Amino acid sequence: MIKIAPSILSADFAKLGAEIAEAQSGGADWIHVDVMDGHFVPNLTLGPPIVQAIRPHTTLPLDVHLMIEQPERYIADFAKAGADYITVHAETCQHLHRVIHLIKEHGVKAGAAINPGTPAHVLQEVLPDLDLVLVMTVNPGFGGQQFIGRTVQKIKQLREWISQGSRPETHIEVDGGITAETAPLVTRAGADVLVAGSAVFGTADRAAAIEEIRKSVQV
Ligand SMILES: O=C(CO)[C@@H](O)[C@H](O)COP(=O)(O)O
Ligand SMILES: [Fe+2]
Repeated sequence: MIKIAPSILSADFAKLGAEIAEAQSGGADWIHVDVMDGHFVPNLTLGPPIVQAIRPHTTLPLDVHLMIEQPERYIADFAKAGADYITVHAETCQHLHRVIHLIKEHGVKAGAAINPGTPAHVLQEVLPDLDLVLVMTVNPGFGGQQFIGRTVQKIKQLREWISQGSRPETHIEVDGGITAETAPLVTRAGADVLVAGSAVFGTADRAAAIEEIRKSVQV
């Protein structure tokens, strides 16, 4: 089952509750929350108080994507705010295994992300510990960028390792430039969670946008 996770980065921040409710009634499976610190990525977004504020507006899992340096400093706060998944970037963790287990100790599902320029093998040793692998299909920092096609090979490689390992249910999420055109490329390679920001919140009819992506990946 393919899951669609609209990214609120492209939503209207002045009415986030309503935007999220619309995504849920329009058929979204998860809500993706992009956290940026202005250091790891050249943009600033939001923190735990916003996650806490949006929590009552949806029953869907909140999928928190941390694009921040030293993410271990904020795991407890995001867990307390109501995150269901917390994903950290491998590039930001000196002790990736330790941070993954810190997330789990807080009762939250753990994800690890890699940038387009980071090879898949960086995650190989921690795959048995992960609930989710996030393959960035653009360089993190902004919505509305163009999908980088070379990432597809990396998704294939990770899906192969995951399906041969002890935890075949681990999700592969893709993030960046996902549309009805690019979605089939990544699902064929083994991705099962599709983040879509501008493709969903950049259109007036969110339900139609989600349906269009879902249809594009139906075999
Ligand atoms: O993490 C990020 C960007 O760094 C994303 O989650 C974006 O929000 C995706 O936006 P689109 O490429 O789908 O517009
Ligand atoms: Fe994201």
